[in-house]
Amino acid sequence: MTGLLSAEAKAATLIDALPWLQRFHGKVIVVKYGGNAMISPELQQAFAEDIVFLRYAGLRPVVVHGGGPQITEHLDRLGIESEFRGGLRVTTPEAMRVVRMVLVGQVNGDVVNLINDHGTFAVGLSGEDGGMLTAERRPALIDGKPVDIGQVGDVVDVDPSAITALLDAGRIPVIATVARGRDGLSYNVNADTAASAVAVALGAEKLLVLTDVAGLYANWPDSTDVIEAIGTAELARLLPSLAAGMAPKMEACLRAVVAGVPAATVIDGRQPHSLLLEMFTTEGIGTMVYADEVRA
Ligand SMILES: Nc1ncnc2c1ncn2[C@@H]1O[C@H](COP(=O)(O)OP(=O)(O)O)[C@@H](O)[C@H]1O
Ligand SMILES: CC(=O)N[C@@H](CCC(=O)OP(=O)(O)O)C(=O)O
Repeated sequence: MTGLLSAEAKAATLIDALPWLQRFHGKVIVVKYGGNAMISPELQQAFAEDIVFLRYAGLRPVVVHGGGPQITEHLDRLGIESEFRGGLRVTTPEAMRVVRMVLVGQVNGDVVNLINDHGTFAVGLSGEDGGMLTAERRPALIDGKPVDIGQVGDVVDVDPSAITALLDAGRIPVIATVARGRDGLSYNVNADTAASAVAVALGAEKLLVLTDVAGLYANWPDSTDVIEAIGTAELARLLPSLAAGMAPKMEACLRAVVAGVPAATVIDGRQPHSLLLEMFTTEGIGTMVYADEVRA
């Protein structure tokens, strides 16, 4: 379509980005790349282009990736059934080995290569590297009651020094969300939860969550009404009623904003270049979570 734009319209599109380029220059942007957003080679290319674009535009992008569908596919092949409770995978010690193999051994390398095809900035890390992510066993909340779901962790500490060293060296850190517990076990951390903790620890300017829906639907499963923006108080009220998938995602956005990240936005990874549109256009897309006092 760009080919159809006049020279004037092309210049206007570029110049519209100027205030955003000024505002975000040198700022850390944490991008959560969900397994469900990695759906086609074209979309994967567009994602990698956007990330490298951010880097060349003077921002400091950090990628935290998921890989839920890829883990499920691998477990299926091994004849291990996947069960989710409250949006979190029930993780036996056997499943944990597969989670680590797929997230660290497969998806992380794939995302690194994807980005490096456009500029060799990406360096892969696991949350276990350099003591980056420390986790504690996290039960799922089912009807308000805690239920043990195995080696699933919540992040209780982030040591961002490995990430900042890479950023200072001009690199793009790409993080797989396996964490280490103080009990010496490895933990499976939901990637939204991990991205949120990383964004807080880095003092990020924005948390962007790429998924496979247009944002938070007001009347799920009806998909006509996407909530454009929601304050922390309203989101906290809504959270217990949210369905699996969206529950950990919106909880992660809420936590990030409450802890001082100025905005967290869930965007549609099925739309090519949704990342650039969200970052550099006035309209924005998806669902943005903001701090009530900021909006006021
Ligand atoms: N209110 C809602 N609005 C949008 N999607 C919802 C909602 N409630 C549940 N969902 C589900 O959450 C899914 C996104 O979560 P998930 O599958 O974990 O994605 P990802 O792999 O990107 O983390 C959507 O595809 C949708 O099926
Ligand atoms: C505890 C838990 O559920 N962990 C997730 C980790 C991967 C993930 O979050 O991937 P997406 O972002 O693609 O959903 C899982 O095992 O599927």
